[in-house]
Amino acid sequence: MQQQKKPSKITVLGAGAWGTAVAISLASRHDVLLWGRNPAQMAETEGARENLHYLPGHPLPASLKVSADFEAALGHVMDALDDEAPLLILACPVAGLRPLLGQLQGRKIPNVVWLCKGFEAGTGLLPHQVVAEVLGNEVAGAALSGPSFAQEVARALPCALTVASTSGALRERVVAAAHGNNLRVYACDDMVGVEVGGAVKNVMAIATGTADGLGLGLNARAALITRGLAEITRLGVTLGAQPGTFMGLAGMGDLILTCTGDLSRNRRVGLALAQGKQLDAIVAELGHVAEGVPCAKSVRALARRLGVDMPITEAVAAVLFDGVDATEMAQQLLARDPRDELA
Ligand SMILES: NC(=O)C1=CN([C@@H]2O[C@H](COP(=O)(O)OP(=O)(O)OC[C@H]3O[C@@H](n4cnc5c(N)ncnc54)[C@H](O)[C@@H]3O)[C@@H](O)[C@H]2O)C=CC1
Ligand SMILES: O=C(CO)COP(=O)(O)O
Repeated sequence: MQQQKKPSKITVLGAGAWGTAVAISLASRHDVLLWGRNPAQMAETEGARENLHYLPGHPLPASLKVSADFEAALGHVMDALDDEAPLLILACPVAGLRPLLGQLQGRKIPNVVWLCKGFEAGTGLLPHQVVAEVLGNEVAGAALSGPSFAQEVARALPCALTVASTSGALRERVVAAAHGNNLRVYACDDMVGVEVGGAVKNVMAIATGTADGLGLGLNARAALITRGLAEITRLGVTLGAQPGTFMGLAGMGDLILTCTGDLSRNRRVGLALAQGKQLDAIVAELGHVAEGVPCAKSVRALARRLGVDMPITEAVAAVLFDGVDATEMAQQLLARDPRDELA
């Protein structure tokens, strides 16, 4: 696979922390437009040349275009449809994916790449399944995932990601466009594995944050990460993923980052739960819902339906939604019957 020399037209739809960081990173080599749905916020971002609300402290490069005009954002890539290979990057949370895709429905659009991590609430679908439901199978799609805190990518610190798509041409295209300048992009065809890894690691980060907040120690943290990986793998393989994917960047890589890195919003939810705070208060304090919260509910429902044993997810969901005390839940996890490690 070749690193691309020629700049591409790229539109990033969604101007939160991650969309802004990805746009900043790609703007050093491409013609990038960052679109956000809130006109006042985008005007503020343009005025300050910084996303003060979602990614403060990271100036936008001069070449990065900013807009709240959806037609202009699509026009940016549509103009390049015939002679270049533009990219449309969807950078909203999972909850926003279907509504955002709805705005693209029935339109001629280029290849889409999504960045969200989770299962859709209610349907229990993975992002690629939501994309297929709304856009059909004619538009090639890819999931870009892996261990990547927005704040570090915006600073151009080294980072490795995985792009997953069933289209080999799109995989090559995303690698060619994004690989470079301290960003290493690996490719694989296991969309289910990459998306399950990215989704469920957020639940494990809540668990690890809770254990750390309760002062249960580094041994407990390592145990949770390792048994969390076993749990993620069991669910993923049941859903058709390749087991090896969970040893990669979108599996173990992102799990380690999010469970141990204090930049993680999901880990911070766990730390707050350990202080006995209720979910409503935590959401108000953090200013948003970390993806692991709705994901814990979706994964618990899915695991029960499929008969997959996911005790850590059950524990996180019980603390989040059933009012169970975090200390009591940790004791219940430890009191489980012994089992074979690889079962
Ligand atoms: N922040 C990070 O370091 C990383 C985040 N991610 C994932 O990327 C996704 C987005 O995360 P963040 O940008 O951090 O979230 P954020 O909370 O910082 O921003 C979310 C943005 O999406 C927009 N949005 C929501 N619904 C929308 C809709 N229907 N149409 C258009 N825009 C919509 C919001 O207005 C907001 O600008 C999540 O799934 C997250 O797990 C992945 C890797 C790193
Ligand atoms: O997905 C992420 C890093 O890869 C970001 O994690 P948080 O949403 O927990 O901050």
